[in-house]
Amino acid sequence: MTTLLGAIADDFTGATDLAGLLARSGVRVSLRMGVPTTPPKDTAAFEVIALKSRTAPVDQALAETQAALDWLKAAGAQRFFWKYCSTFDSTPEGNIGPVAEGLMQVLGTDQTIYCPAFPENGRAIFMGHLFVGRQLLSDSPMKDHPLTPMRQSDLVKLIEPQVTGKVGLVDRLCVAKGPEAIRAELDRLRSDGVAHVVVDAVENADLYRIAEACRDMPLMTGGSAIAMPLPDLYRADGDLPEGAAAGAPPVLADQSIILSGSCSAMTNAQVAAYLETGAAAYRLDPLALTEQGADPVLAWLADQDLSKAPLIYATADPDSVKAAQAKLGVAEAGELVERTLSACAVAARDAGARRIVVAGGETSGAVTQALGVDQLTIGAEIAPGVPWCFATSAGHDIAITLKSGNFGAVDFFSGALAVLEAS
Ligand SMILES: Nc1ncnc2c1ncn2[C@@H]1O[C@H](COP(=O)(O)OP(=O)(O)OP(=O)(O)O)[C@@H](O)[C@H]1O
Ligand SMILES: O=C(O)[C@@H](O)C(=O)CO
Repeated sequence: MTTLLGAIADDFTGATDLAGLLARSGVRVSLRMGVPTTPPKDTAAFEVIALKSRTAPVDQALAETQAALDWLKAAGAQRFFWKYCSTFDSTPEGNIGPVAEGLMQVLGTDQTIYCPAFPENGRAIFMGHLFVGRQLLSDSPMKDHPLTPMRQSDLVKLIEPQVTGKVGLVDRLCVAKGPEAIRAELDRLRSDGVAHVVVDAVENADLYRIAEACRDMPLMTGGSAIAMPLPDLYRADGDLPEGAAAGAPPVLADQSIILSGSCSAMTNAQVAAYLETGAAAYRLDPLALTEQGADPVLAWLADQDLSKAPLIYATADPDSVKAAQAKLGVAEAGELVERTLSACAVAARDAGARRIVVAGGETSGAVTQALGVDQLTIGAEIAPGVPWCFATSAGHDIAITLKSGNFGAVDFFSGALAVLEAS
C-alpha cells in the first residue's frame, strides 16, 4: 500500500509512542527499527522509522534521517513527520533543529511547526514554554538528565541556537480560535520569513485544531500527540485508502517475561508495585555481573514458570546507579546491563516466552536488536504512548512492548499483560 505519512523518530521507545498514537484511529501502522536495508515492500499507509539519533553527533543524525527520508519517499510518502521527545531532549547543537532544517531543505519547504505537547502525559506548551506537569521543563527532573539536561523551558530560545532560520510562536490565544486563525498566523509569520514555528498546546483539543491547520504541510515536527489526529483527518479528507485498517492481533501463548533496565523514578515505582504482587523476580547487580557474568540469572530463568511472567530487573535508585557507575564507568555499567537483559530476552524466547515487556529506551534498543526484531505492527495501547507491538523473532510470532522510562501507571507491568489478555 502506498504510504501516506512517513515518520522518523529519534529513539525506539519514542517511535512506538508515535506509532501507538497513530494506531488509536484503527489504521495499520508499521514500525521499522532502523532504516530498512531493502526497498519498500508491503508498506502500510503509516510508516514509522525508529532511529537512535537523539544524542548522536549532528552529522550522523542528519545522514541517518536523510536515509530514512529516502526510504519513506520510495514508499510513496508525500507528507512527513519528525518525532522527538515530549520533553524536547536535545543539546545546544541539536539534534532537533538541525534535523528539522535538513528535512525542510530536502523537501523544499520554507516552514514547519514544533509541538512537543503531550497533554495525556502532562506535557503542555503555553506562551512557548514547555511544562512537565505543573513544573516548567527547566524545574522538572529533566534539568538533571545525564545526556540532555534541559535548563531552558522557552522553546523559541531552545530552537534558535539549533537552526539558521528565524523562529516564531503561534500562542495559545491564537490556537484557541481554531484552524483558520492558526493558518492565518502561520502565513503572517511566513511573510516575515519565520521558518520554525513553535505552537502552543495545553489540551488535546488544541492538538486537533493545530493538526487540522497543518495536516497538508510537507513536514510537521513534534512529540507523538500532535500526530494523533492525522489519520482521522486524512480519512475525513478521503485520502485514506481501502485496506488501511489494522488486522486482528495474532493469538499468542501466555508465557511472558518482563525485563527492566530503566532507572527512572516511574520505573522504580512500577518494579516495586510488581514485586508486591509476589511475582518471581531477579535483581541484576552490575557489580556482581562483572564477577559472575550472566550465568546465574540465566540458570534462574531456566527454572521459572513463564506463564507467571517473571521479572528480571536492573532498575535501581539513583544512589545505587551512581555507585555502580563510579566503579564501572557510565557506559560500561549500562552496556553490561543491556547485554545481560538481551541475553535473558533471547533465552526466554527460546524457552517459549511470546509476550515480552521491556522498560527503558536504551534497553529496548538492545533487546529488540538481540531478538532480531526489525519490523513491528502496532496493537492495543497499554498506557498513553505505550502500545503492544507484534513482530517475529527467530520465526516465532511475539508481542513486545517498549516502555519509555517515564511512561505508564504504577501497575504498568500487570496492566500490560492484562491488556493482551483482553485484546
Ligand atoms: N543498576 C544500574 N546501574 C547502572 N546502570 C544501569 C543500572 N540499571 C540499568 N542501567 C542502565 O541505565 C540505562 C537506562 O537507560 P534506558 O534508556 O534503558 O532507560 P530510561 O532512560 O529510563 O528510559 P527512556 O530513555 O525511555 O527515558 C541503560 O543503559 C541501563 O543498562
Ligand atoms: O515523547 C516522549 O516523551 C517519548 O516518546 C520519548 O521520546 C521517550 O524517549
